[in-house]
Amino acid sequence: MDEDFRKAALDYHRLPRPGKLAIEPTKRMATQRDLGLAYSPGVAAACLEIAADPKTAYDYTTRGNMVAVITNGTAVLGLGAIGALASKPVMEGKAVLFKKFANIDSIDIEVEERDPERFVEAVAVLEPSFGAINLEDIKAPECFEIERSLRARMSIPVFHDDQHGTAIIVAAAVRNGLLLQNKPIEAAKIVTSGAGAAALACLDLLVAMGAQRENITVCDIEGVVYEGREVLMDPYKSRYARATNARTLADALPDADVFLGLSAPRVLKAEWLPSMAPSPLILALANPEPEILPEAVRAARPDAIVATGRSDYPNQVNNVLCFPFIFRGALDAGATTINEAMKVACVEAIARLARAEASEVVVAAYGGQAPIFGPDYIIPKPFDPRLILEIAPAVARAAMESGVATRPIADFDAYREGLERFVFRSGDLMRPVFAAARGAGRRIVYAEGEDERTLRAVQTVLDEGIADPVLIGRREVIAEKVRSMGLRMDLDDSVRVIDPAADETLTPLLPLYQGKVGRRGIPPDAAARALRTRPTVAATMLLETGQVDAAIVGGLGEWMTHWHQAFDIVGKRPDVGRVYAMTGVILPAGTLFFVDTHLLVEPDAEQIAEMTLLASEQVRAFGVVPRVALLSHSSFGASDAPSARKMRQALRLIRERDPSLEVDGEMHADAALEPAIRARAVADGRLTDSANLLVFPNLDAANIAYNLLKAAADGLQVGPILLGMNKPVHVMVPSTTARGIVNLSAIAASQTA
Ligand SMILES: NC(=O)C1=CN([C@@H]2O[C@H](COP(=O)(O)OP(=O)(O)OC[C@H]3O[C@@H](n4cnc5c(N)ncnc54)[C@H](OP(=O)(O)O)[C@@H]3O)[C@@H](O)[C@H]2O)C=CC1
Ligand SMILES: CC(=O)C(=O)O
Ligand SMILES: [Mg+2]
Repeated sequence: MDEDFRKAALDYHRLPRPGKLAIEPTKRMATQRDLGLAYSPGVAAACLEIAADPKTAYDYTTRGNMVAVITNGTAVLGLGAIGALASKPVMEGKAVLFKKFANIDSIDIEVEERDPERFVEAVAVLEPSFGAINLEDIKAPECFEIERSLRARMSIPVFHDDQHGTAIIVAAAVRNGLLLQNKPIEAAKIVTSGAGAAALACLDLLVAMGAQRENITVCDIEGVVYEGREVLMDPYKSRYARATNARTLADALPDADVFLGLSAPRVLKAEWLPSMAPSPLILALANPEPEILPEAVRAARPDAIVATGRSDYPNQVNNVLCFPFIFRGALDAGATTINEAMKVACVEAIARLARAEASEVVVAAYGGQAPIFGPDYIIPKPFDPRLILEIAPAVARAAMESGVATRPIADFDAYREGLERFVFRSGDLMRPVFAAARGAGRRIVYAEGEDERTLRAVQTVLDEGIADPVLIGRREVIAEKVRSMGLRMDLDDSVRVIDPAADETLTPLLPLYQGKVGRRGIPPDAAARALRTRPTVAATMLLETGQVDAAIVGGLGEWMTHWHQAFDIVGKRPDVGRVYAMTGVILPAGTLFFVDTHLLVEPDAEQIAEMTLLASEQVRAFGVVPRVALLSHSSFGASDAPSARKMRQALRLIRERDPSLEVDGEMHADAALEPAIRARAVADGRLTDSANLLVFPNLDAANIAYNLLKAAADGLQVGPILLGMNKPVHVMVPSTTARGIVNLSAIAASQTA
């Protein structure tokens, strides 16, 4: 980990408030009556129901969706026994992953107790609070007995993630890796580094899949685990002790098809790799530093498939691909345990996903590039939206078929739809856009380079590799702010600064700019002044002349003024009639897009159709399937007012031009968002769910609606995103935050990709 990344990680954990988790109420608590319902006396009603029938705890409390992440801090990642307190960031992190990837509420519990029996006592008594227990980072061999005792005592799932989560994802990776290398698992020679919780559980599952014990050699800190060894042995390791003369990892590696590292950093040396079998599979999974780095493997063995546990290399084999989703399925089916059938279902689902053809939405989630099954893609990435959609139902079904489900799922189509709603509504809207922007090396100019929001955003843009930033502003002012704000950007290296008053880069741009605005009432001397004093003009001219790939302008002063300055320079796309603005609002229940929020006061039907098609294109770029509602005061032909007729005419045009687009109208806003209300208004509605792209009859309606919703419902604004500009330039509104600027940067960078 380099120093910059280490500092960024510490800031991430510390700011703006310490830690990564908070607890939020799910019920209103605004009035005296609410207080009475939630607390005394109302709460007693719920208590008495549960006392009479314990199963109703799933109806009246959070228990059914609540998982405890519990550790004693004895094997924290590959950092060793750093203790319960020091493990807390990892456990909070696991809880966040439960929430973000599977909408499971989770709390971390660090228990300062290394004695296995006392630890078991401490955990077992927590059963009433939780729907399931995720044991984490507890070292071998104690972890085996701890898990066994807890599973015997508790009637909710108890799952040691480092054993089974890891085993499941390793099994999927080995299955796909060997398939690519054309080797049957029965013949594969497997060598491990590590004989702990993760390694032994992986081997057990690989053996269940067909691997032969006589083909497996296990190594630990002492070297090969051989028959008769007495040092550092335990009954769990002994199961894999072999009659062999090999004593070190280097001795064990010749002719190995698979290296499975679940041990410690840098223990696999590149010079040993030539002895391995042709096309080896190298899983170097120690965290945070693997047993060997992929670049070293590639240099020594170009025919190898390599995976690590990290997110910064291809093939991240990490239990995050498993635990959120296997628990989702287990909780939803009310499973009393997570059994072998559920684990196998999980392996199959993960392995299948990497081999399946990617849909348009998945391609967007992978940054616009279809993931293709091959050496650099043997398993899906953690952000793949299909993980929850495939794994959770497969696990729930396996729980039902193996007889451990207490709340069987009656309608799997409805269940899947619910999961889809979670993925596509709460799934971080910007994720695919970031993926498309990342690493593409686009240059983005920021007109307001001295603005603190811009500087904060640019730091993130650099950290995330979204773009190479160019800042318009005075170098000494920017340098001082970078210093006083504690930012880490290097103005001599990673960021280019252009001082508009002095930088010679702008001089040759003047004649072109004068030519563009000379007949729009701006005389030559005013144009010369504007280029040097109006950062939006300077930034957009850099874009127009190809010195940067995108521009972010505005944010201070009138939005319209900045827009005009930018539009006068780059103009509109030749294939569109107008430029429009779409604004997204991220709300707790999902994201809504509004168009046209900023530009066209009274669009006609033709323009409504054009803005709808352009906006749908942009919504797809977010990895979201657009469902468009044309909004009106009129409901499906009820009014003959000109604005209602206009929306009906627009609907006809849109359907002619893109018959595949889900679009309907004209309709009321509540019908757009509520399928039940829509069903009462029209029998043959065409939208399959709530609309997510709302098209308004005029600017007032669109602008008022998005601002109102943003303010009243605490929405997070994305945009305005300009649609139809000839080059990627975006104009910030004054309320744009640093995060908003980062988002616009990713949108602009991905539009140039
Ligand atoms: N990518 C992923 O999803 C996951 C990765 N891991 C990683 O696997 C590693 C082990 O975790 P876990 O099994 O939970 O921990 P354990 O403490 O249970 O096991 C650690 C094992 O590694 C062995 N080991 C330690 N140092 C060395 C060394 N220098 N050379 C060879 N073997 C060594 C230990 O040997 P001994 O038995 O002699 O003490 C032990 O067998 C960690 O780095 C962890 O981050 C774990 C889970 C998931
Ligand atoms: C990923 C994980 O659980 C570990 O490294 O311990
Ligand atoms: Mg772990």
